[in-house]
Amino acid sequence: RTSGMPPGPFPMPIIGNLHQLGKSPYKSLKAFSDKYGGLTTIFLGSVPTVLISDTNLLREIMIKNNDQIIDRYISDSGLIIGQERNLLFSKGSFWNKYRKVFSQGMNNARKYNISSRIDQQAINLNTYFGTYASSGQPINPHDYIRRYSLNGVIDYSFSDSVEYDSDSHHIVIKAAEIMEEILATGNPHDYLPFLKPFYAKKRGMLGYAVSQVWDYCLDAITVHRKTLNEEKPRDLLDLILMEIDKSDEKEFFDDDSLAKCLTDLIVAGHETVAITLGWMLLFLVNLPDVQEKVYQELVNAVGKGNLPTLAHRKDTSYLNACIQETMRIRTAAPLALPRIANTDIKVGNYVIPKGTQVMMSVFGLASDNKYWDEPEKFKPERWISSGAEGGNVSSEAFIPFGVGPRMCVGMGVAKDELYYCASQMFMNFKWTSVDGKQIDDEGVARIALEYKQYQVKLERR
Ligand code: HEM
Repeated sequence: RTSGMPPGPFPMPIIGNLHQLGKSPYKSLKAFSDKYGGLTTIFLGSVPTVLISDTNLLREIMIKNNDQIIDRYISDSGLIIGQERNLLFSKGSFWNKYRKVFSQGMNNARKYNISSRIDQQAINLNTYFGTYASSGQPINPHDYIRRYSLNGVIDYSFSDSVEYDSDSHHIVIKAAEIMEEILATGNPHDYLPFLKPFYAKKRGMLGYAVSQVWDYCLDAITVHRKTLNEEKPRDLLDLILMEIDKSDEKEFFDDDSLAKCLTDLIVAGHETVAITLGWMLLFLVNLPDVQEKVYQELVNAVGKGNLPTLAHRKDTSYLNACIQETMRIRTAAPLALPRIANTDIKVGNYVIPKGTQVMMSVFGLASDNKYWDEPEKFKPERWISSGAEGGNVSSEAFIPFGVGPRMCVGMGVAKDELYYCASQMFMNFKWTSVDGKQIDDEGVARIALEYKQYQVKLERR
């Protein structure tokens, strides 16, 4: 430990504190923060890591001085996924230039109403749920919700989608499953580099799966270039190609790197949205009164027989609150994505030395009773303003999408996907448990806290 670093548990040689993380790393990390404070040093193998779990420190380090901490810490798995030429795991001017065209593309997507593609995917999912409602059969919603979130991303980005009832082995589905499985089960070689040779097969599989998605994205780039009509952009890729085309630094961009950045949308946008929707359904089945209130609010705002749209969001503060509360209580990215200190960072009496991995304790902040009353309870009311307007409120301790200029670039897309899907699901159907009992809400710790798969019944409203 370099002198001046924040306090933390005593590390063992070689493994550091890895042995203390147990089955639920982010819960163990929260326990460390509870003991050592808002800045805690831990050693993940040989990697010194500082964990931030206090809102003031978060603001000071990640927002006020964000240029010191804007780069990603890139692990071995991160390197395999992006080869430092994607958005998720790149640094410096490469990241800056690609991030700009993606952000601009996503802003313009609003102007061209590209998110109507997501709306259509939510309609498709609900049509599919409708066949179950008519048959009276129970359903395990997991695969359908995942298909929706994949379709949401690939339709919005490339005008592509996969049928619900086809078992077509879309290359992206298989590759995304392999990537998510490998990333979710943890990779000790990320923190203990000498273990790499023992994980050669797993690393090879990850590399192969990612390269399949790169190829898929490269094909999409080729086809889009040939068919692009600037008057009528069809999707995000069209808008990104237009941004690159008008950039002063056009020569900087190449199709290979662009394909890697587009791959991120699938890697980062598929599982996160699906997990959030799966948890939300579970909590609302367990809390029928909350579900009923969501339904009544939707009927009042939208009118029975009409389709909810994003324009209704302002009139459905209780539904918005349920979405927020799901992201708080079962956050899809409990430690966000690690950053690296690119200079020595002084915070109070402590120093975070250059090269240190820095993590935001998204889960720790979201479950700290310093910030929340009964944090372990699902309480949508905490997100509703007590003022006459009754709109939604926010909290500095709620950072599911990270913070600062490096925060989730897909936040707007994710929020649209969640709203389209949740509003239709709860307006169209009443969801109940199969045996009248509560569904287990404990979850299984993987890269995020995932729900154990469950069955539900649904009837048409
Ligand atoms: C509930 C859904 C989601 C959650 C909770 C989530 C969370 C996050 C978090 C915590 C980060 C790291 C932010 C930071 O370092 O401050 C991130 C980065 C990122 N997310 Fe998301 N995300 C979600 C959905 C999506 C979607 C739908 C997309 C794509 C359409 C997406 C694309 C990305 C990308 C590309 C990055 C890397 C950004 C960069 O390094 O510049 N995410 N996300």
